[in-house]
Amino acid sequence: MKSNEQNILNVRDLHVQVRTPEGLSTLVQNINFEMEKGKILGLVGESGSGKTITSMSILQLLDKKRMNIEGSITLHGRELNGLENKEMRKIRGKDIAFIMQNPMNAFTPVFTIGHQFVETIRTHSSLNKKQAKELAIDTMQSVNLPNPDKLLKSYPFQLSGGMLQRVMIAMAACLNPSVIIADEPTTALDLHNQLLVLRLLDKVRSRYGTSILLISHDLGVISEMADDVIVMQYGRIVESANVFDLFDHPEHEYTKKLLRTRPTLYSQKQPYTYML
Ligand SMILES: Nc1ncnc2c1ncn2[C@@H]1O[C@H](COP(=O)(O)OP(=O)(O)OP(=O)(O)O)[C@@H](O)[C@H]1O
Repeated sequence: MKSNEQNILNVRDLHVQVRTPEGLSTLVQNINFEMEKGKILGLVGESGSGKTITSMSILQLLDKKRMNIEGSITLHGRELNGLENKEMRKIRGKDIAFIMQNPMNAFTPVFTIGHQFVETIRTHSSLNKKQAKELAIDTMQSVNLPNPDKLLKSYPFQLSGGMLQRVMIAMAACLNPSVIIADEPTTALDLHNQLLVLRLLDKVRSRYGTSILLISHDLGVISEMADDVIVMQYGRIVESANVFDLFDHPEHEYTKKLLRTRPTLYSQKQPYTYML
């Protein structure tokens, strides 16, 4: 992957270890990559390969009492590794947004979507309630969410998982973060909702120029969405390449194995592709 001034986020020599009664155990090592403006970087690898540890390192959400996080993680040139919690809280949600697998966990059941949307905006901006609500509605409209007014009045349990995930993405996008980390954002959804969520992420990328780190074990999703891909195995990056090169000419044995054993999306009776 090339390095240029479009790089928004740089990860250099990331090495994470956890303290165990037997001593230090390495979870990820020699992790190097960069995220470019308006590009989607796919992160693939089987369970336990270190994808979540890598993204939690970027967000500085690992338990520092139990873990050593070495290396450099810079956002627009600013070092994040070791930044005080207070500073990191300002960055999370505003400059780096996080979208998790199960959107239900991201919302509090007792408050309306609107309340939570507006409070999120107000935490990271100086907007008043009315302005925050307007921004929420504008963002929902700009990413084609239907009936924003009605959505804002709903409680989380009144919306489907797919719709909640789309609201979550609108919430993430509304403060125009430089980076969105989406950890398996479609895994819990049916095919129809997967498609809507992926379309929305792509829209956010193109409309706001957001860099997206898309973590997925689904190579169908990665092949449709990502510009570049990194493949992890046993806590290391074993291959990184442009998406076309990776799928057409995989070099590492593990990548070849992943491609051979990928789910048979394309062999279903009605070939399904994520047409964005
Ligand atoms: N809080 C933790 N404490 C100790 N070890 C951990 C912790 N979280 C993850 N690990 C270990 O770190 C390694 C990498 O895990 P990680 O969750 O990053 O994998 P992953 O690729 O995200 O897997 P999955 O796709 O299942 O989420 C694994 O060996 C895992 O057991």
